[in-house]
Amino acid sequence: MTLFIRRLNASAEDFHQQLDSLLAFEAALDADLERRVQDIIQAVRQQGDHAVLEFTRRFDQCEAASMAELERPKARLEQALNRISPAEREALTQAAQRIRSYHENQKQLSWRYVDDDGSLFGQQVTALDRVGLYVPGGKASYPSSVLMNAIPAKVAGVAELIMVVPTPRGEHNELVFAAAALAGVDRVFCIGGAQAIAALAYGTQSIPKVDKITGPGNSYVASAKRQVFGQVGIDMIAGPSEILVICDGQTDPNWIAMDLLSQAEHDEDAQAILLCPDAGFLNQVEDSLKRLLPTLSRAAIAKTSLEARGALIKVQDLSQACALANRIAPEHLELSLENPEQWLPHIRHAGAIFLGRYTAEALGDYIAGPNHVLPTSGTARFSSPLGVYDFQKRSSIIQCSPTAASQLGKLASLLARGESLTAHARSAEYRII
Ligand SMILES: NC(=O)c1ccc[n+]([C@@H]2O[C@H](COP(=O)([O-])OP(=O)(O)OC[C@H]3O[C@@H](n4cnc5c(N)ncnc54)[C@H](O)[C@@H]3O)[C@@H](O)[C@H]2O)c1
Ligand SMILES: N[C@H](CO)Cc1c[nH]c[nH+]1
Ligand SMILES: [Zn+2]
Repeated sequence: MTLFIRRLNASAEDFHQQLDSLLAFEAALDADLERRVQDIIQAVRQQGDHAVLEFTRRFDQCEAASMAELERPKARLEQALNRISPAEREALTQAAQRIRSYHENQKQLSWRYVDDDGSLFGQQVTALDRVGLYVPGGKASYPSSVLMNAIPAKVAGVAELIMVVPTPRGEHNELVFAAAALAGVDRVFCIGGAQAIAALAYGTQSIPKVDKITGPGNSYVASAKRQVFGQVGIDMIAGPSEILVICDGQTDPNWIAMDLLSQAEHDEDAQAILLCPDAGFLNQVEDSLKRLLPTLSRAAIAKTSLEARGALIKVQDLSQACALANRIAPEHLELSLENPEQWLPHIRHAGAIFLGRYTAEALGDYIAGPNHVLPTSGTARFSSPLGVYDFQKRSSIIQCSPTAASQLGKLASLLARGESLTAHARSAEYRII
Protein backbone atom coordinates (compact mmCIF):
# COMPACT_ATOMS: atom_id res chain seq x y z
CA MET A 1 0.00 0.00 0.00
CA THR A 2 1.65 3.26 -1.10
CA LEU A 3 1.18 6.11 1.32
CA PHE A 4 1.64 9.73 0.31
CA ILE A 5 1.96 11.74 3.46
CA ARG A 6 2.63 15.45 3.28
CA ARG A 7 6.11 16.63 4.31
CA LEU A 8 6.41 20.29 5.32
CA ASN A 9 9.39 22.35 6.31
CA ALA A 10 8.59 25.16 8.73
CA SER A 11 11.40 27.29 7.35
CA ALA A 12 10.12 27.08 3.76
CA GLU A 13 8.82 30.30 2.27
CA ASP A 14 5.35 29.02 1.55
CA PHE A 15 5.06 27.06 4.82
CA HIS A 16 2.24 29.09 6.35
CA GLN A 17 0.23 28.90 3.16
CA GLN A 18 0.64 25.12 3.09
CA LEU A 19 -0.29 24.82 6.76
CA ASP A 20 -3.36 26.99 6.21
CA SER A 21 -4.54 24.73 3.42
CA LEU A 22 -3.98 21.68 5.63
CA LEU A 23 -6.01 23.24 8.42
CA ALA A 24 -8.75 24.64 6.19
CA PHE A 25 -10.88 21.58 6.91
CA GLU A 26 -13.69 23.51 8.59
CA ALA A 27 -13.88 26.05 5.80
CA ALA A 28 -13.85 23.20 3.31
CA LEU A 29 -16.66 21.47 5.16
CA ASP A 30 -18.85 21.84 2.15
CA ALA A 31 -21.80 24.15 2.35
CA ASP A 32 -23.65 21.31 0.71
CA LEU A 33 -23.26 19.14 3.82
CA GLU A 34 -24.56 22.02 5.98
CA ARG A 35 -27.62 22.33 3.73
CA ARG A 36 -28.31 18.58 3.76
CA VAL A 37 -28.10 18.55 7.54
CA GLN A 38 -30.45 21.54 7.68
CA ASP A 39 -32.98 19.62 5.55
CA ILE A 40 -32.74 16.58 7.84
CA ILE A 41 -33.32 18.73 10.94
CA GLN A 42 -36.27 20.45 9.29
CA ALA A 43 -37.89 17.12 8.31
CA VAL A 44 -37.50 15.69 11.83
CA ARG A 45 -38.93 18.87 13.31
CA GLN A 46 -41.99 18.65 11.05
CA GLN A 47 -42.58 14.90 10.87
CA GLY A 48 -41.04 13.56 14.10
CA ASP A 49 -40.69 9.76 14.32
CA HIS A 50 -41.68 9.24 10.68
CA ALA A 51 -38.67 11.24 9.43
CA VAL A 52 -36.29 9.65 11.95
CA LEU A 53 -37.35 6.19 10.77
CA GLU A 54 -36.95 7.18 7.13
CA PHE A 55 -33.43 8.64 7.61
CA THR A 56 -32.40 5.63 9.70
CA ARG A 57 -33.47 3.41 6.82
CA ARG A 58 -31.61 5.58 4.30
CA PHE A 59 -28.35 6.35 6.12
CA ASP A 60 -27.98 3.34 8.44
CA GLN A 61 -29.71 0.73 6.26
CA CYS A 62 -31.70 -0.13 9.35
CA GLU A 63 -35.38 -1.03 8.84
CA ALA A 64 -37.86 -0.44 11.65
CA ALA A 65 -41.63 -0.04 11.54
CA SER A 66 -41.74 2.06 14.70
CA MET A 67 -39.45 3.84 17.13
CA ALA A 68 -40.33 1.22 19.74
CA GLU A 69 -38.34 -1.25 17.63
CA LEU A 70 -35.31 1.01 17.88
CA GLU A 71 -35.48 1.50 21.63
CA ARG A 72 -33.49 -0.83 23.90
CA PRO A 73 -35.19 -1.07 27.31
CA LYS A 74 -33.20 -1.14 30.53
CA ALA A 75 -33.66 -4.90 30.91
CA ARG A 76 -31.94 -5.38 27.53
CA LEU A 77 -29.02 -3.21 28.66
CA GLU A 78 -28.65 -5.26 31.86
CA GLN A 79 -28.77 -8.41 29.75
CA ALA A 80 -25.82 -7.11 27.71
CA LEU A 81 -23.86 -6.44 30.91
CA ASN A 82 -24.40 -10.07 31.89
CA ARG A 83 -23.62 -11.40 28.41
CA ILE A 84 -20.18 -9.85 27.88
CA SER A 85 -17.13 -11.78 29.06
CA PRO A 86 -15.92 -11.35 32.66
CA ALA A 87 -12.67 -9.80 31.33
CA GLU A 88 -14.61 -7.22 29.31
CA ARG A 89 -16.90 -6.46 32.28
CA GLU A 90 -13.85 -5.98 34.49
CA ALA A 91 -12.19 -3.63 31.95
CA LEU A 92 -15.39 -1.56 31.59
CA THR A 93 -15.83 -1.45 35.37
CA GLN A 94 -12.26 -0.30 35.97
CA ALA A 95 -12.54 2.33 33.25
CA ALA A 96 -15.82 3.54 34.76
CA GLN A 97 -14.25 3.79 38.22
CA ARG A 98 -11.24 5.74 36.99
CA ILE A 99 -13.41 8.10 34.91
CA ARG A 100 -15.73 8.65 37.91
CA SER A 101 -12.84 9.40 40.31
CA TYR A 102 -11.33 11.92 37.92
CA HIS A 103 -14.64 13.66 37.28
CA GLU A 104 -15.60 13.84 40.99
CA ASN A 105 -12.89 16.52 41.20
CA GLN A 106 -14.74 18.70 38.69
CA LYS A 107 -17.96 19.06 40.64
CA GLN A 108 -18.83 22.73 41.09
CA LEU A 109 -20.32 23.63 44.46
CA SER A 110 -22.76 26.37 45.42
CA TRP A 111 -21.25 29.25 47.36
CA ARG A 112 -22.43 32.38 49.19
CA TYR A 113 -21.16 35.26 51.32
CA VAL A 114 -22.71 37.98 53.46
CA ASP A 115 -21.24 41.44 53.05
CA ASP A 116 -20.77 44.21 55.66
CA ASP A 117 -24.31 45.61 55.40
CA GLY A 118 -25.94 42.21 55.81
CA SER A 119 -26.72 41.46 52.16
CA LEU A 120 -26.28 37.96 50.87
CA PHE A 121 -24.75 37.05 47.52
CA GLY A 122 -23.92 33.72 46.02
CA GLN A 123 -24.22 31.17 43.28
CA GLN A 124 -26.51 28.14 43.35
CA VAL A 125 -25.35 25.21 41.24
CA THR A 126 -27.97 22.81 39.89
CA ALA A 127 -27.86 19.82 37.56
CA LEU A 128 -29.63 19.77 34.19
CA ASP A 129 -32.96 17.90 34.14
CA ARG A 130 -32.61 15.81 31.00
CA VAL A 131 -29.67 15.40 28.63
CA GLY A 132 -29.13 13.68 25.30
CA LEU A 133 -25.89 11.70 24.95
CA TYR A 134 -24.61 11.10 21.43
CA VAL A 135 -22.52 7.95 21.10
CA PRO A 136 -20.98 7.55 17.64
CA GLY A 137 -21.40 4.29 15.79
CA GLY A 138 -21.12 4.71 12.03
CA LYS A 139 -17.70 3.29 11.21
CA ALA A 140 -16.79 1.94 14.65
CA SER A 141 -18.68 1.51 17.89
CA TYR A 142 -17.62 3.33 21.03
CA PRO A 143 -18.48 1.80 24.43
CA SER A 144 -15.82 4.12 25.85
CA SER A 145 -17.82 7.15 24.64
CA VAL A 146 -20.86 5.85 26.57
CA LEU A 147 -18.83 6.05 29.79
CA MET A 148 -17.25 9.40 28.88
CA ASN A 149 -20.69 10.97 28.26
CA ALA A 150 -22.75 9.35 30.99
CA ILE A 151 -20.43 9.32 33.98
CA PRO A 152 -19.91 13.10 34.27
CA ALA A 153 -23.68 13.54 33.81
CA LYS A 154 -24.35 11.13 36.70
CA VAL A 155 -21.69 12.81 38.88
CA ALA A 156 -23.41 16.15 38.22
CA GLY A 157 -26.75 14.63 39.28
CA VAL A 158 -28.66 14.84 35.97
CA ALA A 159 -32.08 13.26 36.49
CA GLU A 160 -32.59 11.64 33.08
CA LEU A 161 -30.05 10.42 30.51
CA ILE A 162 -31.27 9.66 26.97
CA MET A 163 -28.64 8.02 24.77
CA VAL A 164 -28.64 7.68 20.99
CA VAL A 165 -26.30 5.43 19.02
CA PRO A 166 -26.55 4.37 15.38
CA THR A 167 -26.55 0.67 14.61
CA PRO A 168 -25.75 0.47 10.88
CA ARG A 169 -27.44 -2.46 9.15
CA GLY A 170 -28.97 -3.28 12.53
CA GLU A 171 -25.59 -4.45 13.83
CA HIS A 172 -24.79 -3.53 17.39
CA ASN A 173 -21.97 -3.99 19.89
CA GLU A 174 -23.04 -5.59 23.19
CA LEU A 175 -20.32 -3.57 24.95
CA VAL A 176 -22.15 -0.35 24.08
CA PHE A 177 -25.35 -1.53 25.77
CA ALA A 178 -23.36 -3.00 28.67
CA ALA A 179 -21.59 0.33 29.21
CA ALA A 180 -24.98 2.08 29.18
CA ALA A 181 -26.22 -0.26 31.94
CA LEU A 182 -23.03 0.22 33.95
CA ALA A 183 -23.17 4.01 33.69
CA GLY A 184 -26.89 4.26 34.56
CA VAL A 185 -28.29 5.51 31.24
CA ASP A 186 -32.12 5.67 31.37
CA ARG A 187 -33.18 5.21 27.74
CA VAL A 188 -31.32 4.10 24.61
CA PHE A 189 -32.47 4.65 21.00
CA CYS A 190 -30.58 3.05 18.11
CA ILE A 191 -30.50 6.09 15.86
CA GLY A 192 -27.63 8.34 14.79
CA GLY A 193 -26.45 11.23 12.66
CA ALA A 194 -28.21 14.56 12.20
CA GLN A 195 -31.64 12.92 12.58
CA ALA A 196 -30.79 11.75 16.11
CA ILE A 197 -29.51 15.20 17.09
CA ALA A 198 -32.67 16.82 15.69
CA ALA A 199 -34.90 14.31 17.52
CA LEU A 200 -33.20 15.10 20.84
CA ALA A 201 -33.32 18.84 20.22
CA TYR A 202 -36.98 19.11 19.20
CA GLY A 203 -38.47 15.91 20.58
CA THR A 204 -40.64 13.51 18.58
CA GLN A 205 -43.69 11.39 19.43
CA SER A 206 -41.32 8.82 21.03
CA ILE A 207 -38.13 10.66 21.87
CA PRO A 208 -38.24 13.20 24.67
CA LYS A 209 -36.82 16.66 24.00
CA VAL A 210 -33.68 17.24 26.05
CA ASP A 211 -32.08 20.35 27.55
CA LYS A 212 -28.58 19.73 26.27
CA ILE A 213 -26.84 17.40 23.82
CA THR A 214 -23.30 16.18 24.44
CA GLY A 215 -20.94 13.81 22.71
CA PRO A 216 -18.71 13.35 19.68
CA GLY A 217 -19.54 12.40 16.14
CA ASN A 218 -18.65 12.77 12.49
CA SER A 219 -19.11 15.90 10.36
CA TYR A 220 -22.90 15.35 10.07
CA VAL A 221 -23.26 15.15 13.84
CA ALA A 222 -20.98 18.14 14.41
CA SER A 223 -22.90 20.24 11.89
CA ALA A 224 -26.28 19.22 13.37
CA LYS A 225 -25.15 20.14 16.89
CA ARG A 226 -24.02 23.53 15.62
CA GLN A 227 -27.39 24.08 13.93
CA VAL A 228 -29.61 23.12 16.90
CA PHE A 229 -27.59 25.16 19.40
CA GLY A 230 -29.88 27.72 21.00
CA GLN A 231 -32.86 25.39 20.85
CA VAL A 232 -30.83 23.18 23.21
CA GLY A 233 -27.44 23.55 24.83
CA ILE A 234 -24.48 21.69 23.37
CA ASP A 235 -21.16 20.81 24.96
CA MET A 236 -18.85 21.75 22.08
CA ILE A 237 -17.95 20.75 18.55
CA ALA A 238 -16.33 17.34 19.05
CA GLY A 239 -15.87 16.27 15.45
CA PRO A 240 -13.42 13.96 13.67
CA SER A 241 -10.45 13.02 15.86
CA GLU A 242 -7.09 14.79 15.78
CA ILE A 243 -3.62 14.15 17.13
CA LEU A 244 -0.57 16.42 17.14
CA VAL A 245 2.71 14.98 18.37
CA ILE A 246 5.71 17.08 19.30
CA CYS A 247 8.75 14.80 19.46
CA ASP A 248 12.41 15.55 20.08
CA GLY A 249 13.37 12.62 17.85
CA GLN A 250 14.31 10.34 20.75
CA THR A 251 11.14 8.20 20.98
CA ASP A 252 10.82 4.90 19.12
CA PRO A 253 9.57 5.92 15.64
CA ASN A 254 7.16 2.95 15.64
CA TRP A 255 5.50 4.28 18.78
CA ILE A 256 5.01 7.71 17.21
CA ALA A 257 3.79 6.24 13.91
CA MET A 258 1.22 4.08 15.72
CA ASP A 259 0.06 7.05 17.83
CA LEU A 260 -0.58 8.98 14.59
CA LEU A 261 -2.36 5.98 13.07
CA SER A 262 -4.48 5.52 16.21
CA GLN A 263 -6.38 8.70 15.43
CA ALA A 264 -6.17 8.42 11.63
CA GLU A 265 -8.04 5.10 11.80
CA HIS A 266 -11.12 6.79 13.30
CA ASP A 267 -12.30 8.59 10.21
CA GLU A 268 -11.23 9.68 6.71
CA ASP A 269 -11.61 13.23 8.08
CA ALA A 270 -9.29 12.63 11.08
CA GLN A 271 -6.09 14.68 11.42
CA ALA A 272 -2.62 13.42 12.42
CA ILE A 273 0.45 15.70 12.51
CA LEU A 274 4.00 15.24 13.78
CA LEU A 275 6.32 18.17 14.58
CA CYS A 276 10.01 17.40 15.06
CA PRO A 277 13.28 19.33 14.64
CA ASP A 278 15.11 16.20 13.41
CA ALA A 279 14.61 15.50 9.68
CA GLY A 280 16.16 12.03 10.00
CA PHE A 281 13.56 11.08 12.61
CA LEU A 282 10.75 12.26 10.33
CA ASN A 283 12.10 9.87 7.67
CA GLN A 284 12.06 7.02 10.19
CA VAL A 285 8.47 7.76 11.20
CA GLU A 286 7.46 7.93 7.54
CA ASP A 287 9.01 4.48 6.98
CA SER A 288 7.20 3.14 10.06
CA LEU A 289 3.90 4.56 8.86
CA LYS A 290 4.30 2.87 5.47
CA ARG A 291 5.19 -0.44 7.09
CA LEU A 292 2.53 -0.39 9.82
CA LEU A 293 -0.40 1.02 7.86
CA PRO A 294 -1.21 -2.17 5.86
CA THR A 295 -1.28 -4.19 9.11
CA LEU A 296 -4.30 -2.28 10.44
CA SER A 297 -7.90 -3.47 10.29
CA ARG A 298 -8.96 -0.02 9.14
CA ALA A 299 -6.01 0.66 6.84
CA ALA A 300 -8.09 2.24 4.08
CA ILE A 301 -9.65 4.82 6.41
CA ALA A 302 -6.27 5.62 8.02
CA LYS A 303 -4.61 6.00 4.61
CA THR A 304 -7.24 8.45 3.34
CA SER A 305 -7.02 10.44 6.54
CA LEU A 306 -3.20 10.64 6.54
CA GLU A 307 -3.09 11.66 2.89
CA ALA A 308 -5.79 14.33 3.28
CA ARG A 309 -5.05 15.74 6.73
CA GLY A 310 -1.75 14.18 7.81
CA ALA A 311 1.65 15.88 7.86
CA LEU A 312 5.21 15.34 9.04
CA ILE A 313 6.64 18.79 9.73
CA LYS A 314 10.28 19.70 10.23
CA VAL A 315 10.43 22.55 12.75
CA GLN A 316 13.46 24.66 13.66
CA ASP A 317 13.24 23.88 17.38
CA LEU A 318 10.79 22.90 20.11
CA SER A 319 9.79 26.52 20.76
CA GLN A 320 8.58 26.78 17.20
CA ALA A 321 6.79 23.45 17.62
CA CYS A 322 4.89 24.80 20.64
CA ALA A 323 3.95 27.98 18.77
CA LEU A 324 2.59 25.88 15.88
CA ALA A 325 0.71 23.61 18.30
CA ASN A 326 -1.01 26.67 19.78
CA ARG A 327 -1.98 27.80 16.29
CA ILE A 328 -3.39 24.37 15.38
CA ALA A 329 -5.09 23.97 18.81
CA PRO A 330 -5.40 20.18 18.41
CA GLU A 331 -7.82 17.87 20.16
CA HIS A 332 -4.92 15.73 21.48
CA LEU A 333 -1.34 16.86 21.94
CA GLU A 334 1.45 14.45 22.81
CA LEU A 335 4.66 15.96 24.18
CA SER A 336 6.95 13.02 23.46
CA LEU A 337 9.97 14.77 24.93
CA GLU A 338 12.70 14.26 27.51
CA ASN A 339 11.35 16.88 29.89
CA PRO A 340 7.70 17.48 28.93
CA GLU A 341 6.94 19.48 32.11
CA GLN A 342 9.39 22.13 30.92
CA TRP A 343 7.36 22.66 27.75
CA LEU A 344 3.90 22.47 29.30
CA PRO A 345 3.73 26.20 30.19
CA HIS A 346 4.31 26.99 26.50
CA ILE A 347 1.11 25.15 25.50
CA ARG A 348 -2.08 27.21 25.65
CA HIS A 349 -4.48 25.56 23.22
CA ALA A 350 -5.11 21.79 23.21
CA GLY A 351 -8.04 19.61 24.30
CA ALA A 352 -5.85 17.15 26.22
CA ILE A 353 -2.08 17.14 26.73
CA PHE A 354 -0.20 13.85 27.10
CA LEU A 355 3.17 14.16 28.80
CA GLY A 356 6.18 11.95 28.10
CA ARG A 357 7.10 9.08 25.83
CA TYR A 358 5.02 6.52 27.72
CA THR A 359 1.73 8.38 27.65
CA ALA A 360 0.09 7.07 24.50
CA GLU A 361 -2.99 9.06 23.55
CA ALA A 362 -4.87 5.74 23.31
CA LEU A 363 -4.68 5.37 27.11
CA GLY A 364 -6.62 8.60 27.42
CA ASP A 365 -9.24 7.28 24.99
CA TYR A 366 -10.19 4.45 27.31
CA ILE A 367 -8.88 4.23 30.80
CA ALA A 368 -6.69 7.04 32.18
CA GLY A 369 -9.65 8.94 33.66
CA PRO A 370 -9.92 12.33 31.91
CA ASN A 371 -12.66 12.70 29.32
CA HIS A 372 -12.02 11.72 25.71
CA VAL A 373 -14.80 13.96 24.37
CA LEU A 374 -12.68 16.92 23.35
CA PRO A 375 -12.89 20.00 21.13
CA THR A 376 -11.68 19.63 17.53
CA SER A 377 -11.08 21.84 14.46
CA GLY A 378 -9.18 24.48 16.42
CA THR A 379 -12.04 25.01 18.89
CA ALA A 380 -9.70 24.14 21.77
CA ARG A 381 -8.91 27.88 21.57
CA PHE A 382 -12.19 28.46 23.42
CA SER A 383 -13.64 25.05 24.43
CA SER A 384 -12.72 22.54 27.12
CA PRO A 385 -13.04 18.77 27.54
CA LEU A 386 -16.50 17.41 28.33
CA GLY A 387 -16.88 17.51 32.11
CA VAL A 388 -19.22 17.57 35.06
CA TYR A 389 -19.47 21.35 34.60
CA ASP A 390 -21.22 20.75 31.24
CA PHE A 391 -24.08 19.08 33.09
CA GLN A 392 -24.38 21.76 35.76
CA LYS A 393 -25.57 25.33 35.56
CA ARG A 394 -25.41 28.28 37.88
CA SER A 395 -28.00 30.72 39.22
CA SER A 396 -26.94 33.92 40.94
CA ILE A 397 -28.34 34.55 44.44
CA ILE A 398 -28.97 38.12 45.69
CA GLN A 399 -30.69 39.12 48.94
CA CYS A 400 -30.38 42.80 49.90
CA SER A 401 -30.73 44.00 53.47
CA PRO A 402 -32.96 47.10 53.96
CA THR A 403 -29.79 49.22 54.43
CA ALA A 404 -28.25 47.94 51.22
CA ALA A 405 -31.54 48.40 49.33
CA SER A 406 -31.49 52.04 50.37
CA GLN A 407 -27.85 52.73 49.58
CA LEU A 408 -27.66 50.72 46.35
CA GLY A 409 -31.12 51.99 45.37
CA LYS A 410 -29.83 55.59 45.08
CA LEU A 411 -27.05 54.51 42.73
CA ALA A 412 -29.28 52.17 40.75
CA SER A 413 -31.82 54.96 40.32
CA LEU A 414 -29.16 57.28 38.92
CA LEU A 415 -27.92 54.65 36.49
CA ALA A 416 -31.48 53.74 35.43
CA ARG A 417 -32.33 57.36 34.69
CA GLY A 418 -29.12 57.51 32.66
CA GLU A 419 -30.66 54.78 30.54
CA SER A 420 -34.05 56.56 30.49
CA LEU A 421 -35.66 53.54 32.19
CA THR A 422 -37.99 55.20 34.69
CA ALA A 423 -39.73 52.04 35.95
CA HIS A 424 -36.33 50.65 36.88
CA ALA A 425 -35.44 53.89 38.69
CA ARG A 426 -38.74 54.06 40.58
CA SER A 427 -38.62 50.39 41.54
CA ALA A 428 -35.24 51.05 43.19
CA GLU A 429 -36.41 54.37 44.71
CA TYR A 430 -39.44 52.75 46.44
CA ARG A 431 -36.95 50.93 48.69
CA ILE A 432 -34.88 53.99 49.68
CA ILE A 433 -35.47 54.70 53.35
N1 LIG B 1 -13.73 14.59 19.30
C1 LIG B 1 -14.02 13.57 20.08
O1 LIG B 1 -14.06 13.72 21.30
C2 LIG B 1 -14.33 12.21 19.48
C3 LIG B 1 -14.49 11.06 20.30
C4 LIG B 1 -14.82 9.83 19.70
C5 LIG B 1 -15.02 9.77 18.33
N2 LIG B 1 -14.85 10.90 17.59
C6 LIG B 1 -15.13 10.94 16.17
O2 LIG B 1 -16.48 10.54 16.03
C7 LIG B 1 -16.67 10.16 14.67
C8 LIG B 1 -17.49 8.92 14.58
O3 LIG B 1 -17.94 8.88 13.25
P1 LIG B 1 -18.78 7.68 12.68
O4 LIG B 1 -19.09 8.01 11.25
O5 LIG B 1 -18.09 6.40 12.98
O6 LIG B 1 -20.12 7.66 13.55
P2 LIG B 1 -21.25 8.77 13.80
O7 LIG B 1 -22.21 8.12 14.74
O8 LIG B 1 -20.66 10.06 14.21
O9 LIG B 1 -21.94 8.98 12.39
C9 LIG B 1 -22.75 8.00 11.82
C10 LIG B 1 -24.00 8.67 11.27
O10 LIG B 1 -23.64 9.62 10.26
C11 LIG B 1 -24.73 9.77 9.40
N3 LIG B 1 -24.28 9.82 8.01
C12 LIG B 1 -23.28 9.12 7.44
N4 LIG B 1 -23.21 9.39 6.12
C13 LIG B 1 -24.21 10.28 5.87
C14 LIG B 1 -24.67 10.97 4.69
N5 LIG B 1 -24.07 10.78 3.50
N6 LIG B 1 -25.71 11.82 4.80
C15 LIG B 1 -26.31 12.04 5.99
N7 LIG B 1 -25.91 11.41 7.14
C16 LIG B 1 -24.88 10.56 7.06
C17 LIG B 1 -25.64 8.59 9.57
O11 LIG B 1 -26.85 9.04 10.09
C18 LIG B 1 -24.94 7.72 10.61
O12 LIG B 1 -25.88 7.23 11.56
C19 LIG B 1 -15.28 10.01 14.07
O13 LIG B 1 -15.05 11.15 13.27
C20 LIG B 1 -14.37 10.01 15.27
O14 LIG B 1 -13.12 10.53 14.94
C21 LIG B 1 -14.54 12.10 18.14
N1 LIG C 1 -9.88 9.28 20.13
C1 LIG C 1 -11.31 9.49 20.29
C2 LIG C 1 -11.51 10.96 20.57
O1 LIG C 1 -11.12 11.72 19.52
C3 LIG C 1 -11.91 8.67 21.39
C4 LIG C 1 -11.86 7.20 21.21
C5 LIG C 1 -12.78 6.28 21.59
N2 LIG C 1 -12.32 5.07 21.25
C6 LIG C 1 -11.16 5.21 20.69
N3 LIG C 1 -10.88 6.51 20.67
ZN1 LIG D 1 -9.23 7.32 19.58
